[in-house]
Amino acid sequence: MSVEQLIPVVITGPSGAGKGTLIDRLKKEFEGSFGFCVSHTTRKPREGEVDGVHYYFTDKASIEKEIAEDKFVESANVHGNYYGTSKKALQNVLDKGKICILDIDVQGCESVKKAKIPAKFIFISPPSYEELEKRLRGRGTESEESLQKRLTNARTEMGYLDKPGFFDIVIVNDNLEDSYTKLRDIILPYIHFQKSLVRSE
Ligand SMILES: Nc1ncnc2c1ncn2[C@@H]1O[C@H](COP(=O)(O)OP(=O)(O)OP(=O)(O)O)[C@@H](O)[C@H]1O
Repeated sequence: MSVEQLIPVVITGPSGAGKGTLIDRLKKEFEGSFGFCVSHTTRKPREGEVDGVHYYFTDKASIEKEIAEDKFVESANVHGNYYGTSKKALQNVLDKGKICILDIDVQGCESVKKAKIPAKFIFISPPSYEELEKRLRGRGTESEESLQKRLTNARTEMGYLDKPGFFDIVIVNDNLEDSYTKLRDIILPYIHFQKSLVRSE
């Protein structure tokens, strides 16, 4: 596969499917190639999360104003909280000659497609709903209410798998090592392209 421009790699899938886990591994292995596009959110920081690194933590009034001003590539109200990617955050990454990973939900994918931003769309699927629930419970980050919302939303998100051509690739995250190998193989051509940019500077 030949890659000719830096485009965002969009990673989506139900909450608890393992997106964050896989992205963290990519980030560790190819540290210099990625500029992580920092999303905005109105949810409260989890322990260890740093403002401006994991998310820009903001409030409802501020983000609603900026969305209305068309300053976001995508935004969605998920589980009662806003999440969004600002155009500035995306541009910051591209300006640095880095590959940008967008960890967003399926509605976010719709927005990126609507905005006609060229991107690679990767869906991370849990092997089953039972396993998804087990992972979410095992992570221990959600209240029972938030967990139930995530499981309900997972049904809608999995429904997008029926849309022909909506995603470029679907990875069923059963065995983590196998999933990581698949994801890595998909992303390697982008990494080679990114490295060639650095060499030609
Ligand atoms: N292949 C796997 N097998 C078993 N457990 C896994 C696997 N992948 C991820 N997990 C675990 O499942 C839980 C959910 O994973 P993770 O937090 O990466 O999901 P996520 O898709 O990023 O969720 P969110 O969208 O809520 O941030 C974590 O505790 C993680 O360690």
